[in-house]
Amino acid sequence: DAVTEVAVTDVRGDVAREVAARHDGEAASVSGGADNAAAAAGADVVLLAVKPQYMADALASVRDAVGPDTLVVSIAAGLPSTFYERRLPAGVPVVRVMPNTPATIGRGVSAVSPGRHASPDHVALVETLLAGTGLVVSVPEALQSAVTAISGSGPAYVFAMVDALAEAGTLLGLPRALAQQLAAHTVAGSGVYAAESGQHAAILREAVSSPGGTTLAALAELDERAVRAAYVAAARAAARRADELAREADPEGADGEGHRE
Ligand SMILES: NC(=O)C1=CN([C@@H]2O[C@H](COP(=O)(O)OP(=O)(O)OC[C@H]3O[C@@H](n4cnc5c(N)ncnc54)[C@H](O)[C@@H]3O)[C@@H](O)[C@H]2O)C=CC1
Ligand SMILES: O=C(O)[C@@H]1CCC=N1
Repeated sequence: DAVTEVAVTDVRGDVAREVAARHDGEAASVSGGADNAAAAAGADVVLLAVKPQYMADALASVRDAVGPDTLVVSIAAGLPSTFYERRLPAGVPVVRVMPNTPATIGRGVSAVSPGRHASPDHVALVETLLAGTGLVVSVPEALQSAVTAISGSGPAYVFAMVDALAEAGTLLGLPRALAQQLAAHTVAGSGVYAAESGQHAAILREAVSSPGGTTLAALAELDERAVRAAYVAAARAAARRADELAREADPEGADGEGHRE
């Protein structure tokens, strides 16, 4: 069934009203305000998008407005589905999602994991709701911290790369705007090529690398600076941080969900 009504809330009611005004009438009627309980009462789906540190407060505010017929979806990093299940009435289905910001232009990646009361139909409903945001994959919940480290936080690594390449181009004498355009479009085109060609990234890299040419000269510098190892370390740090967020939000919980090495 199509979504006909969306209620957006934020403790800063003006922020929610501004978001609602921007989207009202696009595909559904959208209202904004600060009253979480009023928005959740009677809703089929409650989507939680506050930081992990504030999730216990947000759950307390909707607890009396939801029941086993309400599907609760959260995009918070780190927090296991048991965190929600223990704070909501018995039997409330919970689905975790890790999206990323290219969803804004329909090119995101979202990974979906059901909690213990969520059925395949609940997962299918979430997949339908997310379909317009890009690729949607299903993963066991234990992989969510790893997913967060790659696709959740990943856009920031890529934006940092675009920024660095644009700065390098400017240093080499390109006009700044042209350097930014070349960097962003190179990353965008290469990303789509890697995603859609069906070829391993190592093969695509090799095809750019003429023997004795410019690319191998550049890649040797990246290897010299251990850039590949730095990406591995960065992803590990993000996954560890996701697990830490869960512990910080719930010091007594010790649910044992999430990433393991
Ligand atoms: N930013 C990103 O790329 C991604 C973020 N996430 C997750 O999304 C969540 C939000 O992240 P951001 O948008 O970066 O944070 P943010 O701080 O920009 O937005 C969170 C909003 O929640 C509001 N808020 C706080 N407590 C509230 C409450 N009790 N009731 C109603 N509203 C409340 C705040 O006023 C704020 O506007 C986090 O859990 C994060 O882990 C997940 C994937 C990607
Ligand atoms: O930085 C964060 O904690 C959130 C989760 C994934 C992307 N942003």
